[in-house]
Amino acid sequence: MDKQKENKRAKMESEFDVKDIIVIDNGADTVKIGISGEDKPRIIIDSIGGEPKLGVNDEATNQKPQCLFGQQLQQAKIEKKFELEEKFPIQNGKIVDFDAIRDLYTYALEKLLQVNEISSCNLLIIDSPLNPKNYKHKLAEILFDDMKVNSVLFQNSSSLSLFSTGETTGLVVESGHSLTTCIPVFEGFAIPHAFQHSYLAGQKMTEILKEELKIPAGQLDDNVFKDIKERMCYVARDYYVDVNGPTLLSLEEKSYELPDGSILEINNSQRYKPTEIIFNPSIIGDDSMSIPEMMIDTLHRCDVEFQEELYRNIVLCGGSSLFKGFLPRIEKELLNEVTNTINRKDINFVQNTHRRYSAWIGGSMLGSLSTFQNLAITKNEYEENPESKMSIIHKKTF
Ligand SMILES: Nc1ncnc2c1ncn2[C@@H]1O[C@H](COP(=O)(O)OP(=O)(O)OP(=O)(O)O)[C@@H](O)[C@H]1O
Repeated sequence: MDKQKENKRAKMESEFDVKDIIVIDNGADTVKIGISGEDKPRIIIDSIGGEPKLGVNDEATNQKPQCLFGQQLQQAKIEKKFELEEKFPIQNGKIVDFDAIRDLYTYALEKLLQVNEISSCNLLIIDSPLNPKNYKHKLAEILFDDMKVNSVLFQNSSSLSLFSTGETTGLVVESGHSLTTCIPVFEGFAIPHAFQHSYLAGQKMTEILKEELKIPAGQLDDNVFKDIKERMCYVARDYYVDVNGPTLLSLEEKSYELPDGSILEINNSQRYKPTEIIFNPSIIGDDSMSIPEMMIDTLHRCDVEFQEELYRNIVLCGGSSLFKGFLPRIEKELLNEVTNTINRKDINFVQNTHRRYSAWIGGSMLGSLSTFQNLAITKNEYEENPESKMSIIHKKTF
């Protein structure tokens, strides 16, 4: 499948230069990894891992088994030598299992990127702007104390997604797998007091589609539901009209071929309800803000002068922004809400074709600038004074 192709490509292109910066974008669905200066990640690896369950003998030696990812995990599933426990090390924008992440990074760097020495690696780590600085301390321990990398720069995905468009000020609306965020960025810095977020995104949409399809549990792999969602679901322009009206799609457009060759015909509710949850969370009894509400709330928390600049550059990104109809719906709802002080002609949306990987691409651009050296925390700085490890992370994290 796609991932196998990516891994093959990574192997073919593995002339790795120690001066290169390795850009890693941590996501709940996939971790994207590649080399700065390149236009897309070389490796896109599922964030789901599998940890071999300990046998009695292993427990006696007290050795924690390595968590497997990517092809290693696929291979272990085929060989069935041991039972595997599924691991979800990244949830809601946060790493929740640092041991598993160390295993994922080590596997990706050594086996997929084929770096000679992890100790010579310079990393740019991208994560959610919602994560506090303290959280990075734990990640730094894994990177410097366990993996002994050479230098690390932490950056948030919103600033980098914006940077990927060539701008440094704008409103970044990012809808990925586990999180939808709305974050104003001013001259490269995310403005924390104005953030808004919800946990309604791609993962929840897949769950809703599953419920709507009413296919008996265990009959289809989760990846098939995800694929049906990505190909068949659209964002409605007007939910109740589109769900109740006649479908204008051809039979071919309504049909999805299941792995066993049978054809699934998608009805209007199955097509529009999963994505509707981010525009109207109350349809599933959720009291989160909708995307347009988050945008308005975020804008209102910013100074009026700054609001105008943000309206001029609204960047839509993340995997769940790829649904057909996403931009027209946001545009329609936002225009209904804006106050008279804002000239509608001054509202501008940016929706690049690369938007699934915008944060990684922004990281790739930043990593190829000479400023990386000044911004990154080096191993020496980190190790210089054990008491000041926390302060160097605070000083050099944005
Ligand atoms: N073409 C597509 N159409 C609609 N949804 C898509 C498409 N491609 C990917 N997705 C969905 O986007 C989500 C993954 O997006 P993304 O890679 O931005 O998330 P992530 O960074 O891994 O997770 P998070 O943002 O929660 O940290 C998944 O739910 C996936 O099903």
